[in-house]
Amino acid sequence: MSTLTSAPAERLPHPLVVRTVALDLPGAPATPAAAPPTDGTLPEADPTDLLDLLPAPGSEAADGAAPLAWVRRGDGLVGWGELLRFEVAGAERFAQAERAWREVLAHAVVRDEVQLPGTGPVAFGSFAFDEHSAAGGVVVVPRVVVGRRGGRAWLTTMTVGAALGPVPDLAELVGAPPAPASPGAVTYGDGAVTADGWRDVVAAGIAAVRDGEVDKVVLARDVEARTEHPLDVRWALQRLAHGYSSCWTFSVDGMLGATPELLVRSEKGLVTSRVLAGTIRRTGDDAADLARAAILAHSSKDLEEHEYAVRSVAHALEPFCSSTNVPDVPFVLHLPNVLHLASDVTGVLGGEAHAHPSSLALAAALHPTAAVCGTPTQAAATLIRRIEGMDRARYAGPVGWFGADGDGEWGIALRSAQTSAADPHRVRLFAGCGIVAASDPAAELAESEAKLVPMRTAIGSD
Ligand SMILES: C=C(O[C@@H]1C=C(C(=O)O)C=C[C@H]1O)C(=O)O
Repeated sequence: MSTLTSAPAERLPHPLVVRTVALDLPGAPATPAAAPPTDGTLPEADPTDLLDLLPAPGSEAADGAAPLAWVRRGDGLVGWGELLRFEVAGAERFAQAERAWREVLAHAVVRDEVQLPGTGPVAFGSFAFDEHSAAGGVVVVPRVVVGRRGGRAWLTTMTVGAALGPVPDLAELVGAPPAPASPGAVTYGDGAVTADGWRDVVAAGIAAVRDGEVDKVVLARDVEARTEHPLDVRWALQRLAHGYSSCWTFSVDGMLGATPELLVRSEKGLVTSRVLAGTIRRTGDDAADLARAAILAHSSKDLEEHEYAVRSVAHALEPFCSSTNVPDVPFVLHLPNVLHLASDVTGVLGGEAHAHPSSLALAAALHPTAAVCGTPTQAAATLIRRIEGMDRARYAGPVGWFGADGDGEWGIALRSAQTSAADPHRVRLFAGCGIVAASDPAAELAESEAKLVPMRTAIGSD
């Protein structure tokens, strides 16, 4: 592993050598000829097929680094082994990350036999919410990536060398990783602010809205978990992918979770963002939940919160797009723990393809959205720093991957937790809520508890 903070390519002894070959995974035939079933449906992949390939912590393949993952409904990418690592910081963290990746790519030797989004060179990244946070950001270039998309799968190996090596072989690279062991009993303690204290934080947020300092502010809290046995991140990822199949299950540098919110996907000039804001807890009773979905869809408080979030995304995308499409009304996204108001905003990038901004540049322009910061952005960010009482670190920051052409997918690191490199028993869980004038501190605390459920369940044993 090399840790570089600037001018990476100049310091690389040899170019990055990248090789992608087709793979035969369950439900993912290697040859496209065998792929399309007659009824037009794609073969079902188990949501954890890719995750099952991740090497165990402590194994040689894991290389001492946290697993890398970006998976939804069985498609996506997993990666392991840390070939290159770039640490970035401050307001320029996204630009620094992009520069580092471009410098590596400028000297790359690539043989890509599959040619799909996510094949060829791929880097994963995770970035702090706040430019002042010591958590900064990281870009990791793995040694091995396995991807799956719509019935096709591939294997990419990345090395730093002088020439293309032999055709990579998955069996040799993966072996048979042992299933992750349970983390055992989990005990919880307060995070930076106690639950009671957080009600006061929310009350201060509501007062600031009523005073006209902001229209909306998103306030978050953390809780500290201690696992009996060291947490094997693969354990949590498998449970998240099974339980939250409509979310993007991610893991980069110890930041893991299952986010329902896609900050931006950029693919061949088409940009998509899934905006969420406006939440109601589920009861566990389907009929009652349907009634709650109808209440949510008509709640003026939630529609107002949602409108701020959608407008902030559409506004941030407009300078890059020749056209954008903003749905008139949100749909209700049903997750196992909560219901959200959701809107998929799309856009077509303007200008020549070679001049398109990368997906990370788009993520940088979109971050922080009103869904995780508030409106107006600067006033909300200042208010968060003043009253929230914790460093969000990489929670609510962009997390995802990008490829050689800059296309990629970046989620907002929600329903998430940060593991500790120093103490494998320690996990910090996060959740936050949008606050408007009509918010109620006790209801927001309950909503934050509902949003902690995915990660609590993921690191639990039953
Ligand atoms: C901030 C979080 O969620 C955000 C806030 C929401 C809300 O307040 O309704 C909904 C989805 C997210 O945009 C979180 O999950 O931590």
